[in-house]
Parts: sequence; structure tokens; C-alpha cells
Amino acid sequence: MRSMSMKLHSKEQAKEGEKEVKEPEEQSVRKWEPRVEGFLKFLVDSKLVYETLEGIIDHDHTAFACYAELRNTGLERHESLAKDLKWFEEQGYAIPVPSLPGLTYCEYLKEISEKDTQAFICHFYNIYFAHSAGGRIIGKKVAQKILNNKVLEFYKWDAGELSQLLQNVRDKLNKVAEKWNREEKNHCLEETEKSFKLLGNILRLIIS
Ligand code: HEM
Repeated sequence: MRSMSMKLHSKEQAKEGEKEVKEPEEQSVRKWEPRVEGFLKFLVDSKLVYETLEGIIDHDHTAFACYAELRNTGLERHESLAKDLKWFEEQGYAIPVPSLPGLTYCEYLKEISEKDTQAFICHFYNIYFAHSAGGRIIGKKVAQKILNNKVLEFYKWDAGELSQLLQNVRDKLNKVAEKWNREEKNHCLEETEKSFKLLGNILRLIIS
């Protein structure tokens, strides 16, 4: 899954990226000119996506037992995002309602979680791992440019060393995928592009 994702990065986003820059969020983060309003839209939509994802994982699905293996990984983000939004509110910012990119992604996640485990797992991987890699770079740059270097809860992992948390999840995902045949594995990989598109639309809110 990792190599599939790395190929879909632009050359400006990551060294291993292969895509030419076409969309604004594919430019180097150094060139971004974020504003708090856009960043808040991004945080609100991200909270909705993590809430949806974590709700699906926590819900008892008898037909999709593998989701239960992905509970309590320490990567969960919706509570930290709730704290960050509360902080912005206390600073006097108006918190926007969720916008189309977040709503669209959530609808899609709910839909595939019920009928397409392989696709759902691809999104699970990309959402958490994108945030821990590029997401942290973005968080740092945005904080430098518009938040006086404040480190938001979204970018802190209290459950343990991040590299170890990620490794545990990689192991769990590999265990889940061991049970799939080649066709199912390919189907999971093919979903990567969709995940880039949907997450890219949410990222773009930062510079909207
Ligand atoms: C501005 C946008 C982005 C930037 C700057 C960025 C940057 C990066 C960087 C620097 C890495 C680390 C490569 C390494 O290990 O050396 C990475 C990894 C990764 N990114 Fe992104 N990325 C962005 C957007 C995305 C999006 C939209 C997705 C998926 C929907 C994504 C998914 C991933 C994944 C899955 C990894 C691999 C993590 C792992 O398994 O270790 N990234 N990204």
C-alpha cells in the first residue's frame, strides 16, 4: 500500500513522488499561503472524517470482524481535533460547519465499510498514515505561518512513540491482508487513487 501511495504524491510533496503538480495542494507546502479560516475548515472536515472512521471501527460488525482488530491503535484523532476546535473557539474564532469535501468523504466511507472491506482498509491506511507523514509537515508549516508555532493536539500522539504506533498498525494491516487473495489485494491497492482524491479535496481547504 505504501509504494502505491508514494507514487501518487507530486514531486514537490515527497521525494518518492512521481506525479506532476496539477492541483494547488500538490505544490510544495513551503509555497502555501494558508489562512486561519481555511485551516479551520480543514480541521472541521478532518474531525468529521475521523469521527466517521473511528465510529465504523468501534461499531460491532459481525460481517466485518477484521475492523475490530483495528480498534484502539493510539492513532485515533477525533478527540484531539475536538480539543483543538474548542481552543480556536476560546480564541474567538467562529467554527464553520462541515463542508462538502468532508461530508462527501464520510458518506463514501460509510458506504464502502458495509460492502467493500478491501477498499475501506485502503482508506483506513491512507487517512492515518498520510496524517502522520505529510500531515505533520503541513501542521508544522501552517503553525509557523499563522499560529505562532502552536502545536495542536491533532499533531500530538499521547498513546506512545508515534513510530511504534505506526508499526503496530502496519503489522495489524498485514495480518488482515494475509487472508485476502491476489484479486482482493489488488482491489485494495486500486482504491489508493480515490483516497488521494478525497483527502486532497479536504487538504485543499487549508489554502481555500
Ligand atoms: C501536501 C500534501 C502531502 C505532502 C506534503 C505529503 C508528504 C509526504 C511525505 C514527505 C511522506 C514521507 C515519505 C517518507 O517516508 O520518507 C509521505 C508519506 C505518505 N503519504 Fe503523503 N503527503 C501529502 C499528501 C498525502 C495524501 C493526500 C495522501 C493520501 C490520501 C498521502 C498518503 C501518504 C502515505 C500513505 C504515506 C506513507 C506513510 C508510511 O506508510 O510510512 N499523502 N507523504
